[in-house]
Amino acid sequence: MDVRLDCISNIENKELKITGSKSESNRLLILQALYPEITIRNLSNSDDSKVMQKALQSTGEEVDIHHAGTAMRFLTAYFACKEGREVLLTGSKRMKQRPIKVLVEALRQLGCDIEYEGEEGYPPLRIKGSIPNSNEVSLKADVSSQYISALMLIAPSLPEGLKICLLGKVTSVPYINMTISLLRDIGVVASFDGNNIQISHKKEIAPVSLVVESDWSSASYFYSIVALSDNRSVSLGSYKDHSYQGDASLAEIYRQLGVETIFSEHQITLKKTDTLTQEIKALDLSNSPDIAQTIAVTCFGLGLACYLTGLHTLKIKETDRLEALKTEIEKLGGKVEVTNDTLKLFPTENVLENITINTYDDHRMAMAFAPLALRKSIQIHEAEVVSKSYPDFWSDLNELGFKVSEI
Ligand SMILES: O=C(O)C1=C[C@@H](OP(=O)(O)O)[C@@H](O)[C@H](O)C1
Ligand SMILES: C=C(OP(=O)(O)O)C(=O)O
Repeated sequence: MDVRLDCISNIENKELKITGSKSESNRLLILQALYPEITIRNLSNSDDSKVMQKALQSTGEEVDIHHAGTAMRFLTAYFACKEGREVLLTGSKRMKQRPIKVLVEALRQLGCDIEYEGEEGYPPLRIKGSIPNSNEVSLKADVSSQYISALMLIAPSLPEGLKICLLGKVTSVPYINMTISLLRDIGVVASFDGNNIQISHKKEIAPVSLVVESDWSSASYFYSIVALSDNRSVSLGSYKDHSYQGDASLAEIYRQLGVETIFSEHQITLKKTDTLTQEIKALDLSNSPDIAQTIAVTCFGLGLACYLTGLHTLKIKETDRLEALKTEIEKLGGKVEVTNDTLKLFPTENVLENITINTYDDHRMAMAFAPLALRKSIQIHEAEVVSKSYPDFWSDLNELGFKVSEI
């Protein structure tokens, strides 16, 4: 499905309810499989959380997690430590290009039995579940934090817990902190002091009901919309001012882009202000990689220069997000330079009209470019990709007054 977004003069002041964080949801689903005493509220309705639920319920030999990175990584550790279970864990074409060697080698250090079914270092994986024979592991921490969270999530179910030694610079740190916080919420003793993580064994937990905060990465598209709008506000629920999600840094980042965040009991209100920076000089996004596309496109729409750093993980996500951003922004008349971990956007006065944005099977490409409809009419190719994290995205845009037409 392709959609056309017609240029609207402004958005309506509305209140939207955003689905639960997919990162928190997918962690809690693994923890719930290990500790059924957990009840989850406001679970994400994303495809990634649905495939996680389905995989955890399946009894078959082949488990297909499609595009879901967290499901691939978390389930590798989960099935590897599930005694007696044998699975072929596979995913989409892109998933078979997303590296998993660091995690597989860490699990092999623990004595797990995992083989590559295709290319060495990549899914699909043939996993024969067993109880690990060691309680210590070390792994590279600069490729993806998901490998680390995967080990942390199964750690309390191991007979002696787990000590994890992180090698090199640790990337996407807030996601590791999120895992620690959720483990503590269910009563597990867990610590993270820079390069060492220690998680104690927990046989059973007391019944606990946890509410997933709404997804901050999804909120980023509304920050962009408000930044590109003319004097409007949007309210989003349900959010807290002490979030487990690193992407809550949006509130601080978008202050420079003319958006103020007002926290009330269960929601945030994003309000347009007139404090707009001249340029984003050097913004390190190694702690919040998922909002890089949104920020780059907002700056493009505002005609600002920006220089984003810490983007080394973007090349191994749903697509090579650095190349995809460069290609699509340049189609719209912008100029972008990328390296392996940076993106430099030059200021552009004019956004070209009626351009079709390719989405490369990446939900965030579709959602990051949509707010540009506040500048010029735009088309989004394969718009259904949004369901990976935010199935209601197009109907929510419609609610705000965007004219969204299927073409
Ligand atoms: O643990 C998580 O829930 C995630 C960690 C991040 O990945 P990396 O650690 O690979 O950067 C992030 O990009 C992804 O969307 C979700
Ligand atoms: C990178 C992402 O997801 P994953 O790695 O879990 O596929 C994302 O949602 O932007």
